[in-house]
Amino acid sequence: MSKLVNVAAGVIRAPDGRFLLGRRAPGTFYPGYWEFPGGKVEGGESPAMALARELHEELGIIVDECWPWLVREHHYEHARVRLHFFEVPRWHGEVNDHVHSELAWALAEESVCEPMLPANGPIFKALRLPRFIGITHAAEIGIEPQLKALEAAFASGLECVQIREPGMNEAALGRFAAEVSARAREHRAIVLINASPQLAQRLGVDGVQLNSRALMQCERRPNLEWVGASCHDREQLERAARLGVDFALLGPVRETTTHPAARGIGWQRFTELASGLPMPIVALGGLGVDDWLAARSAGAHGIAAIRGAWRSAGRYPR
Ligand SMILES: Nc1nc2c([nH]c(=O)n2[C@H]2C[C@H](O)[C@@H](COP(=O)(O)OP(=O)(O)OP(=O)(O)O)O2)c(=O)[nH]1
Repeated sequence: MSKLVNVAAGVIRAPDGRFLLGRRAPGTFYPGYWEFPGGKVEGGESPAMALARELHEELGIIVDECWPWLVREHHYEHARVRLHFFEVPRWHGEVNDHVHSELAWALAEESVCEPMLPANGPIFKALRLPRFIGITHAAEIGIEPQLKALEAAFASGLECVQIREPGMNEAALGRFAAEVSARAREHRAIVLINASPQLAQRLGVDGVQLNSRALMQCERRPNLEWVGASCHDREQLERAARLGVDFALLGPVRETTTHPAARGIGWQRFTELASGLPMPIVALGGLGVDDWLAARSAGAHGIAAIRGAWRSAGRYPR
């Protein structure tokens, strides 16, 4: 069994949303490959401490704020590496690199920095996942008001919608999904449907949000661009991770009127359940845009909401 090496790596953001990549220098392991700046966790350090030290030693910058994000394992020839990815939205100092042969500020939609280290492939997709997912409730507020709310939300920067209309028959759902997709296309927003992959395929939307029952029945990742899974406990989250879904929703963080029987798990429990997983975890349940900072500090990639999504005009986090 090869030894396990813990590594901390940072997604260091510039104000325009680009993040920093470094090209591994000649004479190192995998020379010429691109990586997120960081390095090995040393004895007595937490991964966050190691990240701050490495970014100071390698790049000369000081981390002002960093959030835990994903943890991915990869087997290289020389070792099994556990990569603790952090997002670094605030830092200061001049970037003055000491270790890479080249640096680049990249966008998740571009793949200009090739080749990437093999463990890093899914990271770009995770970085493309929007920070806020609006969930429809047209059955409750009416189809026209929902479409109007959706138009306003897209115009204000909402980038992902989940159609969740358990009471609608398939014909009505087909018509509603077509209306939602037409509006989403104008804004290049992602459309997911709850909860059947076959339905997502038939309706031609971008992906599916598996509910926990569909998740437990799924033998392999459905063949759709985006696959999310709704989870309530660690067992479901681990199954979602094994299935290779792109993200999971975890909640309810707070009690909600839509699910009055479910008690809120709170942010502390959210962090315990969500930590150490290889895909982004999105917090759900009684939340709105005002919870963004609390969600990020708890290790959430973003927030999903039903009611909270449609009263957020102009302030969706990115
Ligand atoms: N920094 C970083 N390392 C990564 C990424 N992806 C990935 O697979 N790795 C792997 C490559 C290496 O096996 C390990 C990092 O080791 P390293 O040798 O660069 O660490 P270090 O800076 O502490 O170097 P050293 O002075 O101890 O030699 O993690 C990534 O995005 N960033």
